[in-house]
Amino acid sequence: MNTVLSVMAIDYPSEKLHIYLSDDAGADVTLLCASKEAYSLARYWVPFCKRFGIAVRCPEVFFNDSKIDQQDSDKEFSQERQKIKAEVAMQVDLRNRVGDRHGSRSRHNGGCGVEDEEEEEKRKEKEHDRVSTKNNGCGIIREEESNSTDKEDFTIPSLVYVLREKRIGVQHRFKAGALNVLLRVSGVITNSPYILVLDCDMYSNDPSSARQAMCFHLDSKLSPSLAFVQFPQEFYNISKNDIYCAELRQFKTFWLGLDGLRGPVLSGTNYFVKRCTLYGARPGGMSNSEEKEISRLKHKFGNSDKFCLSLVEKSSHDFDEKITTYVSPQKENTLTLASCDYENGTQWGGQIGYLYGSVVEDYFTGFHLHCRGWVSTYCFPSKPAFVGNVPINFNDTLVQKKRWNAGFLEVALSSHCPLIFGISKNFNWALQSMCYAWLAFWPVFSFPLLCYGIFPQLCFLNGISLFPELVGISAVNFDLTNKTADKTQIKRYENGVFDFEGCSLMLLPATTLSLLNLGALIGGAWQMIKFNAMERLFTQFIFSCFILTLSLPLIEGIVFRQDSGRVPPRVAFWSLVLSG
Ligand SMILES: O=c1ccn([C@@H]2O[C@H](COP(=O)(O)OP(=O)(O)O[C@H]3O[C@H](CO)[C@@H](O)[C@H](O)[C@H]3O)[C@@H](O)[C@H]2O)c(=O)[nH]1
Ligand SMILES: [Mn+2]
Repeated sequence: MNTVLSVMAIDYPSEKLHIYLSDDAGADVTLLCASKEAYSLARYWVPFCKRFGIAVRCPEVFFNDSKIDQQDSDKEFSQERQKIKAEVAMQVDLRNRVGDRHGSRSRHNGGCGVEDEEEEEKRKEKEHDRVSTKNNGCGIIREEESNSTDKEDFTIPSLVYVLREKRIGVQHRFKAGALNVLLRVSGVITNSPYILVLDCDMYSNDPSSARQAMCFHLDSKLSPSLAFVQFPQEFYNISKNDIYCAELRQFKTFWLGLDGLRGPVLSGTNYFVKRCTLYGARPGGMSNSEEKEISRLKHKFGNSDKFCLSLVEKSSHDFDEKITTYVSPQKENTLTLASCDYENGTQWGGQIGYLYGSVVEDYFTGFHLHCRGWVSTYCFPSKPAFVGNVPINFNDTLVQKKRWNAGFLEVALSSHCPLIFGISKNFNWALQSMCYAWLAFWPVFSFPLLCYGIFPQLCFLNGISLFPELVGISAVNFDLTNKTADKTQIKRYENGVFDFEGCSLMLLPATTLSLLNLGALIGGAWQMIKFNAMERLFTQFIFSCFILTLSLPLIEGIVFRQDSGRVPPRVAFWSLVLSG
């Protein structure tokens, strides 16, 4: 809700702004109803923000800001504020009730026995394969008639709820699949030339972001070759100690460097992309497709007349005109466009739209855009344009990092490896390929790190002197990261206490290495004293102590803790066996 409301309230002409909300095989109760509720709230929220020039247009953030509470000077303002606050409270209450019903099954009740985990796995599988049989397609929620009772006439943008079909046994291609459905459905309804992609765990923090992005997109020099404007990912819930290293620091370093070459990597969310670039267009044009013949287009883009027409028609800004044209066939049409079978035999995911070759669809698709000659640009304003939340327990962190690494490897080991694909003689181009390759091969760094985590310890334990020494412990599906957190979880995170609840065997390498190090440290130190080998082994002793400090939270989680956030006993057992 916060995501939707915050973008509905951005500063952009509302007749040119259309919000599409994607729901993977969702349940009508949770999402269509929720979006209707969100829309009715937007009727108050959007005019309120615009009238009073509210700086942060995410309701939750606005109402939790205690500073605003104190400066209630304007009577009209505070009255309006109270009115909306009550509405929001009602919504939150509703959401919690729906959330409780869904969430109560998904939480562990303390211990993490094998049975619990199996159940959880089964539940996840089920959830993953949630089937939508009939209701795919979309629902458009918009102002029936512009009932402008307001003097200032703050119309609200339309909200389109898109439900894509999922069927057991049919590949749904995760986020890339969802985005492709959105591209098609929005293509036949509004067909706007620029698209902002925003994850459901992000919200718009600066209402001027669209205008900022459009400064680049409309720049006559840059525009013909510009595919997308990327904003960084910034987060509101990072704790002081950031124990899971969740702040994506590369947005402050690497991305800035890339901006000096041919632009940053497409980063999944917070970017404004030119629609035609995703349809396989090459730099220079603005039309959606150079091909004009519908039959040929159908071969590439699938069997929808309406959609293929949207490729040759000039992009329209006029929503109302479109909606009257498409109002009756639209339902049927979007139903096909959002169905599982639509992409069969087409080029979606291969040459067109978001590409399916990797679970880091953003990186992979962006790479292809750059290879096709497009550039991107980075926009890093001091006021964060979009803010989101990070995983706040160990398991979610591992799940996310595993997915990214698996996705990068998928690209590195494919024929699209950046070291061979799209290489050019242009110097900047070659440098950028190297950057893409650096990311693609990032997972490989874990091997030397594993060696550093094992061999010095074993040598120390056996009294073998080793030099030079270095330090380090490292820690394919699109497994979603958790979007809800319970109070204990939040408390642990804020206090800097690691939360291992729900961790699978994925934690084994880290726990095993910590135990190995601990064992080696005790054994090695005993030998050092016994054989008086202080001088020879002292550096290794220090090294081992250093590793112990790094792995203290893990050791604590295995040995000392009894709460539900400790390392699951099953993982602890196996790491003990393995390190032994
Ligand atoms: O089958 C799927 C899977 C994911 N999503 C959406 O994808 C987004 C990102 O998912 P999330 O669980 O939040 O994953 P993160 O690890 O936080 O995502 C990061 O990594 C992804 C690539 O792996 C990028 O696409 C994201 O933008 C980036 O924030 C969310 O809005 C999801 O609703 C779908 O719509 N359908
Ligand atoms: Mn996320």
